Amino acid sequence: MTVRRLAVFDMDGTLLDSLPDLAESCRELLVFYGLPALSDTVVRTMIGRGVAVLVSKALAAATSLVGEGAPVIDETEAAARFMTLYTPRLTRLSRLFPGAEAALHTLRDAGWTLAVCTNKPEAAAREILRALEVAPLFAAVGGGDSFAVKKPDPAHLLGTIAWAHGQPARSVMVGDMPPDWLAAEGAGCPFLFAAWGYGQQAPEGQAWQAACMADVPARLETILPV
Ligand SMILES: O=C(O)COP(=O)(O)O
Ligand SMILES: [Mg+2]
Repeated sequence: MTVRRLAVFDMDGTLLDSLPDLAESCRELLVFYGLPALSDTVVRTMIGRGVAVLVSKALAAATSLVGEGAPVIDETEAAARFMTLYTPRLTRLSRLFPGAEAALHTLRDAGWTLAVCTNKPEAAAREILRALEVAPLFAAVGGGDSFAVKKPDPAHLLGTIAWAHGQPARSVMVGDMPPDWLAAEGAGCPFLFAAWGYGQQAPEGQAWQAACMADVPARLETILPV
């Protein structure tokens, strides 16, 4: 049996304001390699394509500040090291965006099935939902390592929709970054841009233009029929 309607949420920058813990873990990593720190504002733009991309971009940005004589770093090892730094602090400062939890309850009470599709590792995503006491709200959690591919590949979103017993045409993807929009487009699923997150909507006429956008989580219930 398939569910009537499914709302799939991206995690970082959509449900979760994870920037403080991600940025602090980045800075701890950079200290380890003797590299200069990066501000939250810089790290914010690097979130949304998974740990490997975040670490790679942070290393590149910090290394470019050093110039000649910067250390040569194994990025695979650095990504593993980042996870050992980030895992103990998944919810030290990270919180759901204001209004997000209430919006999730409203949608669920109105008959929406809810799911998470994040490029974060699945175990970390599940632990965050558990610690913030919202795990029972979600029928499925598709992480960045749950399938062979991750967003922007639509197979990540399609796999999450299948886990939640949904159908793409009766689902909506809510996200804050181009990988979310691209996955939704490839999956044949409407996209709702979370303008409170870490992304920026492209100027008029560019490809990544959400059909629909919400400025705050509370707006979801006025856009999605409840
Ligand atoms: O970049 C990440 O690790 C996760 O990002 P997402 O939850 O926005 O997909
Ligand atoms: Mg995101």
